[in-house]
Amino acid sequence: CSSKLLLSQVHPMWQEPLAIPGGDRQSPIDIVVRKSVFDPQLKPLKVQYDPRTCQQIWNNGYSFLVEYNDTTDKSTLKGGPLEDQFRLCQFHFHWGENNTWGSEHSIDRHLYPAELHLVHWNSDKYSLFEEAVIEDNGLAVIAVFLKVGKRHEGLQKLVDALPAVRHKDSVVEFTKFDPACLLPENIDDYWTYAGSLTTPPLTEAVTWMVMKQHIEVSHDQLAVFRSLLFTSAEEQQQRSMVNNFRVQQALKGRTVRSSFT
Ligand SMILES: NS(=O)(=O)c1ccco1
Ligand SMILES: [Zn+2]
Repeated sequence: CSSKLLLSQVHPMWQEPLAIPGGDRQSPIDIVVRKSVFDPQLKPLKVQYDPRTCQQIWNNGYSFLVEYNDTTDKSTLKGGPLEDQFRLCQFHFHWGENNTWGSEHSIDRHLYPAELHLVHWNSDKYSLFEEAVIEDNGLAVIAVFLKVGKRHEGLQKLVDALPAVRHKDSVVEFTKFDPACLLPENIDDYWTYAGSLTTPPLTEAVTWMVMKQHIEVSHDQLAVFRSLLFTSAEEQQQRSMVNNFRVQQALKGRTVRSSFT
């Protein structure tokens, strides 16, 4: 997908850009469970991913993106809070330097060591990711928390490819990967709220769906994430790619809905 155009225009997110004009739906946030509102009208999520649309892994200088061919409706998301059909563009992770923190969202202030984001754009209304990224119902991101525990067999194929994209701007071909293997068994229980991208341009275009159930990965698998670098091969100073999460943002009166009681 063409998220590269978007991401290559941005500054490292830790230098938070100047105030976002009228930013009243920014992400990430802390989800206060007792303040979330059960919405019985929320439907189950319908995920249909085709592993054949998987194309490459790209180190964009602050995460690694697994990019999918989004020129047809082969890998799609609908249902849940979504009115339209959304196309999978890429997935990536955010993680910490240790297992104490790393996720962007938190549940009652509980942080996880990492968080997976599956990024989709509204293909009923727009024809390109870049168009959808500036519209208020343009994007849908599924967030899944990672916990350190048993090895994730499906993730290992991805982990084994990471040394090939150690440096910023490196790309490696990566095919036939089914991102559904990274979803928890239960995707019917989630929180959803109106938010933004957590990396610049921070556009307020995202319907977030944060899964209640986490997945488990091993300590060694997470250590390979931390072996990646923010810096390109040319740069003198190598910096480990860790703590690539944004600071949490004010809720500004938003309601977080839950699909479960
Ligand atoms: N981290 S995220 O999923 O909000 C994202 C996708 C593209 C840019 O930022
Ligand atoms: Zn993300």
